[in-house]
Amino acid sequence: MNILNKEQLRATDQHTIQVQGIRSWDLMERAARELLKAITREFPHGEFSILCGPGNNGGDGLALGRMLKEKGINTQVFLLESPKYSEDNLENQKLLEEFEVFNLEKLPELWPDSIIIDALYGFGLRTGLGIEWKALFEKIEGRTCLAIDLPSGLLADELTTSPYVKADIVYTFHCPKKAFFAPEHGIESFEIIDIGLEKVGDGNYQYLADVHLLLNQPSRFAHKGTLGQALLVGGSKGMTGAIDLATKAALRGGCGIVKVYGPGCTPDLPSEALVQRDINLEYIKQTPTIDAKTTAIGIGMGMSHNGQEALLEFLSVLPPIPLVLDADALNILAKHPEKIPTGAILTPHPKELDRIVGTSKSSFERWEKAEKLAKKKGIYLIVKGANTHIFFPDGKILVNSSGNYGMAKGGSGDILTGLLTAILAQGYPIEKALPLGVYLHGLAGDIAAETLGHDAMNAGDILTFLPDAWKLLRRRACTTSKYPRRSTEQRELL
Ligand SMILES: NC(=O)C1=CN([C@@H]2O[C@H](COP(=O)(O)OP(=O)(O)OC[C@H]3O[C@@H](n4cnc5c(N)ncnc54)[C@H](OP(=O)(O)O)[C@@H]3O)[C@@H](O)[C@H]2O)[C@H](O)CC1
Ligand SMILES: [K+]
Repeated sequence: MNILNKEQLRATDQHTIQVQGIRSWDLMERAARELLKAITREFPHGEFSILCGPGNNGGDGLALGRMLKEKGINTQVFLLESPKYSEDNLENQKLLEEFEVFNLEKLPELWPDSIIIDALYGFGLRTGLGIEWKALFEKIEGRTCLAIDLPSGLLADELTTSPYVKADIVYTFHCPKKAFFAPEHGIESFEIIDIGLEKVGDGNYQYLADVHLLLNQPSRFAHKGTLGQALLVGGSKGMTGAIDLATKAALRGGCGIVKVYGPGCTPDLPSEALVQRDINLEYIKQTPTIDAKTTAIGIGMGMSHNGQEALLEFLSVLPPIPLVLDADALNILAKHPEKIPTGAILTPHPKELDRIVGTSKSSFERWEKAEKLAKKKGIYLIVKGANTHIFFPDGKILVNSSGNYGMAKGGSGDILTGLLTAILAQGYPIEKALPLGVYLHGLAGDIAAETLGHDAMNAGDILTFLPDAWKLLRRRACTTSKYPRRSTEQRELL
């Protein structure tokens, strides 16, 4: 799903109007109908106070107000006094029998228990709102508030430090807006409302959807030799848990063989993994041998800085196979950025990224720097967090749509590294392997949160639910495939 900026949204709007032979008013009507469905589904017993602005966002609010009233739902509608209203806004004013006009000196008299619907401004704001808006926004703060398209005052594509509405849910049209992914803005929940806009090509900036379409279907005749060999390198004295988690994740990642290279103190790992230990007890000192069958390598989980020389030596002799670099490998490379191999996949969290590119004042600045680094070095960057971002060397950016805050626990990242390495080892092209691995990891976390709760779940639970995540994705692929390849036995099990 393309993530569009406001200019692209306007263009999509116009294109849809032209191609579908409709008026912009029809689109607004469609938007309001879909909002009505979503809001009454979520709040079947609510009464509503709608605040409408002068543009089309306000027009959406007016149309929604009319539809709520037609359904017999208690609704009050307030319209901001303005010298200029948009055409569709005016048309909707005429269709609504009753509404009150307000201004920032004479604030609306809201019912005490109603749900606020914020339809003041959408993506049409030119600049942030002034402090004169604070009194109104404070008046609705603490009440249940639903924003239409964007919380009013929030700029769609940039950092907003001026006042904006704090909404509980944002019902956003067509696609999420860039501003929703910046932790600074605190957008806790958004729902995408499909209003049937026409797609205008594939953009460079996308929200992950339909990930099951990326799945390969291994042959019925596959064997461990054809499913790929992953090699994981990491661990040091006192930090052996990370390689353990990465190994277990790789073993649930679908590849034929998982090999591990660690220091002498590497603990016992699951017996399915082939473990090789360095002659040095505490950290990796030697360069692991890579046999020709190795198809992807993951490095860094729990490595200590003592392993610096071995890492740099290792990187200089690596064959051209997919390489995932995480954790300490990233910290070591932050001091030697010239040694970052072209084509490598780096999986930093924001702090690790900052060590490579310098600190940033905002998420927007950090995203820009990540984009530049990926292009300049010809590498792939997976910047972990809520809505993990994947930056490609050609400028493409993918934003993950799965995952939750329950996953924000130590060890989560090690699992991602193991999983990605295993997926890459199977021969998935990097362009598919990265979104697939990142999405599956988040999906397993979502199932863990659903089953165990966000608070109690830990990183190991992501592993526990990885099989369910794979099955869910395979099932989605089966239902969309014309000829699902399943035996009678498999079909019975589904
Ligand atoms: N394609 C879609 O997704 C659809 C979206 N719809 C809805 O339309 C809005 C966008 O509508 P638009 O009219 O373009 O913009 P807004 O309603 O957000 O705001 C426009 C008004 O705001 C005034 N404005 C601009 N900047 C400021 C400011 N800094 N302070 C105060 N007022 C400001 C602006 O005035 P101008 O002088 O610039 O004209 C307008 O009065 C979108 O978000 C959706 O909700 C459609 O309904 C369906 C299709
Ligand atoms: K709004």
